[in-house]
Amino acid sequence: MTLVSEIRLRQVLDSRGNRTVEADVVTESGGFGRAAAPSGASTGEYEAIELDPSEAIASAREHAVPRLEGKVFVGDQRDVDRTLRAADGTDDFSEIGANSAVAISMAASKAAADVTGAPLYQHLGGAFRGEEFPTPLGNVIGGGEHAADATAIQEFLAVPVGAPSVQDAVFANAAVHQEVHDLLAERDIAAGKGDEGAWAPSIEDDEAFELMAEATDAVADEVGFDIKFGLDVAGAEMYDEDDEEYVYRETTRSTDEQIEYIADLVEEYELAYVEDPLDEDDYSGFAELTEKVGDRTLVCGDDLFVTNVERLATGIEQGAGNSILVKPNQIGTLSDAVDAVELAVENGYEPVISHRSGETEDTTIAHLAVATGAPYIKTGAVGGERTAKLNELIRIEQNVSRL
Ligand SMILES: C=C(OP(=O)(O)O)C(=O)O
Ligand SMILES: [Mg+2]
Repeated sequence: MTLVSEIRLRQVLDSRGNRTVEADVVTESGGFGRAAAPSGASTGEYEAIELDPSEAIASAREHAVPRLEGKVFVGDQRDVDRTLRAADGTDDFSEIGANSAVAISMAASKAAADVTGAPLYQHLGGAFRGEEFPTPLGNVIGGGEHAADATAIQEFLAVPVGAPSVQDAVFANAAVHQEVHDLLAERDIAAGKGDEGAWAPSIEDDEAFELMAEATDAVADEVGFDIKFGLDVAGAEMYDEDDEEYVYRETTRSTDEQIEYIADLVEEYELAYVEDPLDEDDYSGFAELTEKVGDRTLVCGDDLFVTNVERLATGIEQGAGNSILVKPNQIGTLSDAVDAVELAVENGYEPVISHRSGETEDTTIAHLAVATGAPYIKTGAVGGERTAKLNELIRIEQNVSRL
């Protein structure tokens, strides 16, 4: 057992060019781990609190670092994370910031893996982990809060359900991204990229559905396995609470109409995945939609559950959704994120480990997905901060399979 000997915190840049918190954890035996906090744009109302990075660092230095250095064993992740919570003293990390907390939590896990010489997924998941790999959900067209004047639905995601390996799946998603580019060019539609590297054309969602269907079919024919697609509607971002309606580019929908609309889309396009189809407070709307289409598709709660076991427990009770998005920075520590995965799995909910729209080159979530045996990971399709995770998954797969 080796103690945390030093924690260094600094500000670095994320993929949007915003400052974020990076942590180095050093151990008495010379182990080293480094991790950086990601950051959301379409953040849920019930997420743990991200502070301005300089405030988060100052507060963590004052409250958390003295409780960890020389006092906590780095390999005891639960104790590291409990200590972060105790140092913070609030329910939502509003004292030291979820950005400081998650950076330290993840960096400690890497330092512990370094000490043992085990890969991070094995340190987190146990010696017998590493047999199962997640299917990557690849964001190829998007808008919402991630790009101005693009689709109303935030993300159109390729889902390579038939891929024989992670590597094939990652390459397939990149090929769908490229195919969408070619289809847009054929139609003379200009498109820049959104925050996660997805194409962000100024088109109606209807057209994006057509493009996704065509692109996934074309690439599926090429690669010889099934590729479906799915959505992150980010319903909370389009819900107008005063008028109680969902606001699209050209139209609005009541909650009943929204449920009907999404259910019809699941039928028409055989969607494999629908995230946040409804507002973050609408457990009953989620339950109604899950009742309708939950046997055919994943109905995933992101802003609804915010990686929080209490909110997930409420959802389980009501039959809201059948899947949960797991973002460590939404809740603040790796222990909390793993608790959410475990509660989900015990209750038949499929966990999807996820990046944020603001990311760094950190690869912790790739290891977390393998460590927990999560069936899915959402971490983009292209772009350096996205491929950092995707390429890490390919490396893990190669290591494990001795390819
Ligand atoms: C990754 C997402 O975006 P953000 O990080 O902006 O919340 C999401 O909504 O699932
Ligand atoms: Mg989401």
